[in-house]
Amino acid sequence: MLNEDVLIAPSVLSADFTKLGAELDAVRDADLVHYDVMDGHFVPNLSYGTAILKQVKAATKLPLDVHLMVSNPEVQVPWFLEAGADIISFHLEAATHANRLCAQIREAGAQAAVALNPATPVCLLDSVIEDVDLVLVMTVNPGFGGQSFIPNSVQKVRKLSELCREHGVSPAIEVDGGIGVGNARDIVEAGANVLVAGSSVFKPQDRAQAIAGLRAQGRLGLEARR
Ligand SMILES: O=C(CO)[C@H](O)[C@H](O)COP(=O)(O)O
Ligand SMILES: [Co+2]
Repeated sequence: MLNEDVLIAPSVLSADFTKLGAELDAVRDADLVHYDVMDGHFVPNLSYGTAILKQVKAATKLPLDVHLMVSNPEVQVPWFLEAGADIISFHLEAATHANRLCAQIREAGAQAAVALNPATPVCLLDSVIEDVDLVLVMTVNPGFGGQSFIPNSVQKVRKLSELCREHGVSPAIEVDGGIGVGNARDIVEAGANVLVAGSSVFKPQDRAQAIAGLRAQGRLGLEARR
């Protein structure tokens, strides 16, 4: 289950693409591979699409956590389902029929997730929170790796946890952007349990140690929450 422990999701956006296979092997102790799709329209940057995702899938045993930062996600969701995504996040700000899109993702056997930009309040999830397996809270404005964590995200995750309690649901809560050992404990204590980490995993020489450090801090946060 996605919501039972602290899960670490290295973002391959920060990997060295000239040796992607070795990079994926170096993060094999993680729980998910986070795959950022940027369309140059919803966010001011371009990344990669389904062709690379298929190569990533062939090179790792970890589940693929696809983060769609695209306008009109209704068009692209079927492409990424077909390419083998295990979790698909689309942005609430970009979706016209969020509940329908969640149902479509689940019917295909994947887990459905909604992502929120930093300026989007959690109350907008009220009508969709019972239809998702995971909520992705952006803790930077999306579009680039290596940005600084926005501190009020901790309070936002707390509010989201309250909203989930009110609805009697417990989707996984994923945080994405500027996550490292300095903030992992606090954000998990607030209610997050999936930690996306690009720079903080792929910048250090020892990726396994970086993952273990994040996991240890996250578990301290989980203990403090209980
Ligand atoms: O969605 C994203 C950017 O839009 C990335 O997942 C995120 O930025 C991860 O990189 P870092 O940990 O370096 O911030
Ligand atoms: Co992401």
